[in-house]
Amino acid sequence: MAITATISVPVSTPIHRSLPAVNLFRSSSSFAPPQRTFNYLNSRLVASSMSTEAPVKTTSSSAASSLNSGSGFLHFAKYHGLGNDFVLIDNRDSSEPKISSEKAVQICDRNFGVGADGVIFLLPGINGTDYTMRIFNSDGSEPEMCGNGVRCFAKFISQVENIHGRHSFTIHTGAGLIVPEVLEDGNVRVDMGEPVLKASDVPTKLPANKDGAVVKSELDVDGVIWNVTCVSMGNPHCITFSRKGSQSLLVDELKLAEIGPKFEHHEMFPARTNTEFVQVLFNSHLKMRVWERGAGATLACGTGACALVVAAVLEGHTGRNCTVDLPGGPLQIEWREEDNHVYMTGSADVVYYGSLPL
Ligand SMILES: N[C@@H](CCC[C@H](N)C(=O)O)C(=O)O
Repeated sequence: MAITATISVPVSTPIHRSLPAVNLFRSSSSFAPPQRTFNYLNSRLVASSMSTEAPVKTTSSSAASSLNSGSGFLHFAKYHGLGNDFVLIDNRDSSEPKISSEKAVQICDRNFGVGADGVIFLLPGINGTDYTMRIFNSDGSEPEMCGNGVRCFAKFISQVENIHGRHSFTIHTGAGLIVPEVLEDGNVRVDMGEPVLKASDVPTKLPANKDGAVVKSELDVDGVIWNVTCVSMGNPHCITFSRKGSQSLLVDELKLAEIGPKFEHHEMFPARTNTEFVQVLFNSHLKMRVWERGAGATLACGTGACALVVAAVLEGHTGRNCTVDLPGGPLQIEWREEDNHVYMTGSADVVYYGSLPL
C-alpha cells in the first residue's frame, strides 16, 4: 500500500500544507456539557461522581481549524500517552469506524504507514454516554479497552469540541463505562472501573484460588516457571514479579521479544494476554516492561499499569497508591478501597495532524 500523508505539526506557528477545504474538526453546535446521569447497560462499572469545574468552550481553535478535509482523504491526529502512540480519527458522524481493521494495520506499520500502536475512533455515545471509543491494535485485533488510548481520546475530544479548563466525559468502551477527566495541568485522570479477578472472566484457564482468582500461580513457559497473577481491566493481563525460586525481576535484563509472544499465545490464555514484567523498587514504586497482545513491546500500557498495581497489592508487594515507571514515563495509579475502582493519572499529548488518501 502506498500511503502519502499531509501533516500539520502543533507548534505556535502551525505549518499548514495543502489541506483541502472543509473543516474536519467541525465545531459541534450540539455540544452539551458531559451528562452525569444515564442508563448504562454494562454493570461492571458504576458512574463516577467526579466533580468538575465548568468547562469553557470557545468558538474556534487554531489547531482544530488547521485541519480541513475534502473527499477522498482520511484526516487524523497522532497522539501518544508516554510513547504508546495512536492515530485518532474523528468518527462522530457515524457509529461504524471509517476504516477497516486491515487498513488500520497498514496505517500502524512503522515503515510503510504512519506508524502507531493502534488506531482509535471517536464515535457517538451509546447507552447514554457522551462518546464511544473503539480501537484496533496494530495487528488489526480489537481490544476492549486501552488506558493510554483513553487519555489521548479525552484530549482529542477536548480539541475537536474545543473545550478548555477542567472537564470530564463518559465513554462507552468494550470494557464498560470509563470516565476520563482532563485536569487543569493537561494531565488526564481516568476512573478505570473495577478490576476483574475471576479466572474465567479474565480469561485464563490457570487454576483459581478459593476466591476464584489467580494470584501468584505457577505458569510454565517453555520449561521456565513464572509466578503470575491474572487481572482484567476489561482486557486481559498476566503480571509477573518473579520466576520460581528467584528474586524480584530485573526488568531491563529481560529479552522481551523472545519471551513476550510465548505468554501472549500461551494455551492458558484463550483470548491471548497482555503481559507485564514488574520490578518492585519500593512499596509505592514499581517499574515495568510490557508485551502487549496485538501490539508487541510498547513504551507504555495504561490498563497494564492498573492491573499490575492490583496484582502488587494482592501479592503483598505494595500499598494501593503507586507510581509505575514504564519505559515511556510514569503513571500514578490508585486502587481505591472505598469503591474498588482503579484510578490512573498521566499525560497524553498530540504529536501532529495529518491526512491520508483513502
Ligand atoms: N496500550 C493499551 C492497551 C491496548 C490494548 C491491548 N493491546 C490489548 O489487546 O488488550 C493501554 O494503554 O492500556
